[in-house]
Amino acid sequence: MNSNSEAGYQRVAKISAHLNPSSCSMEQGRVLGRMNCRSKGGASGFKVAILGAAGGIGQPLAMLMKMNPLVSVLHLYDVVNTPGVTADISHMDTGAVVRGFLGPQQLENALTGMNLVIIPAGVPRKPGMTRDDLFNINAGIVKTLCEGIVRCCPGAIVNLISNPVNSTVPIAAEVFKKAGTFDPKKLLGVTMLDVVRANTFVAEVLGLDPREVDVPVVGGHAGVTILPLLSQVKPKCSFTPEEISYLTARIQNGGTEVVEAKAGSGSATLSMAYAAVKFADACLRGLRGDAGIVECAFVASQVPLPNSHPVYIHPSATRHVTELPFFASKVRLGRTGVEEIYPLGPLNEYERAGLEKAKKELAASIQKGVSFIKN
Ligand SMILES: NC(=O)c1ccc[n+]([C@@H]2O[C@H](COP(=O)([O-])OP(=O)(O)OC[C@H]3O[C@@H](n4cnc5c(N)ncnc54)[C@H](O)[C@@H]3O)[C@@H](O)[C@H]2O)c1
Ligand SMILES: O=C(O)C[C@H](O)C(=O)O
Repeated sequence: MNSNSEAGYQRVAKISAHLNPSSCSMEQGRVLGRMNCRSKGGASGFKVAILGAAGGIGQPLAMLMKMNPLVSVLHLYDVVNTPGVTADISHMDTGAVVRGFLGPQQLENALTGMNLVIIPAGVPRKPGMTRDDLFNINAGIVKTLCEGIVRCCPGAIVNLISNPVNSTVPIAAEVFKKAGTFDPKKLLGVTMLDVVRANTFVAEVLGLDPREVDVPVVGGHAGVTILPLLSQVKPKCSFTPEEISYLTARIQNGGTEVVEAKAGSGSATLSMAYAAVKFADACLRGLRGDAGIVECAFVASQVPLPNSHPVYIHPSATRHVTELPFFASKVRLGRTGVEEIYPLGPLNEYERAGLEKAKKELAASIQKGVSFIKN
């Protein structure tokens, strides 16, 4: 290396160290720092944190969010391996500035000032387990992370991926209620993977391009609580009774299909990262003020709600989507988060029976989450 290129190398190395606090220890002793760099980055756009960023979902999710032009700052937090993931992703020549945060002592720095927090932290299933079997470990993880959100970015939109979603969302809500920061418009359980799967499987049966298909999936995110509304598929179409039972079972068991295929090495990560980014992008476009953004999500769907931000229910809806305090529905996303929750629409007999089963299991999962914080 000649002296010119050596000087150039030192300049770049030191710039890199200062732009990324978590990598400073690797870079100490070099001449020029990132502090001296002319570009400070993150000028416009949204600030997004991923908690659990070094995991199976977290890594591809971080990569895809780094590619999202709406993101100006991307914070990657985990209890392991964030320096490596951050260094790697930060070299992508896209706009977002990436910073890594490692361990609980850096959680507050990871969260401060964020507009959107995406949480895929927690353990995944192995074959033979239900999502509820993850409760004992993941409930505590979600509680701790949400307490951090209360302290550092109580106004952020939260996209909660960690399972069991039917219980972790009520846990998050209780943590926020306890702190007086709960805004039901801003807490969204991510059920997008159910919609992504439903679009794919329905398209396969109909011989269509999945990008042309839109299947509403309501209820929750576990087994029978996953309720595809095949009578409302767009484009308008009809199914035989055999197709309906095949599709319903495959959509409800999509997660288990992947868990079994992975044979002990985890659950869906790549399709989940894709779904999470699709959903996060919709939330960011809503925050930006784009009109007509409608997606399915597991949200608090009862009014009136504490504090001053009642969720607006579509005028043609009954007052509650169901009698349950949380339910996955089609929601319209806007500048304040969930700005409208759509009613279920007309259900056929098969779907009405599915809804009754879903509600029974959902009620117990929601109560389990609420009790975890209250008791
Ligand atoms: N909502 C959905 O549709 C959906 C889909 C797939 C997976 N999941 C769930 O997402 C979760 C993550 O799955 P995965 O495959 O990425 O698991 P993983 O084990 O590969 O990654 C989880 C990551 O979380 C981190 N983590 C653990 N405790 C943490 C803490 N206290 N703070 C921050 N990070 C912490 C781990 O270090 C790890 O890097 C699981 O609970 C899984 O069931 C949900
Ligand atoms: O099935 C799982 O455990 C992970 C996730 O909820 C999924 O639907 O793929």
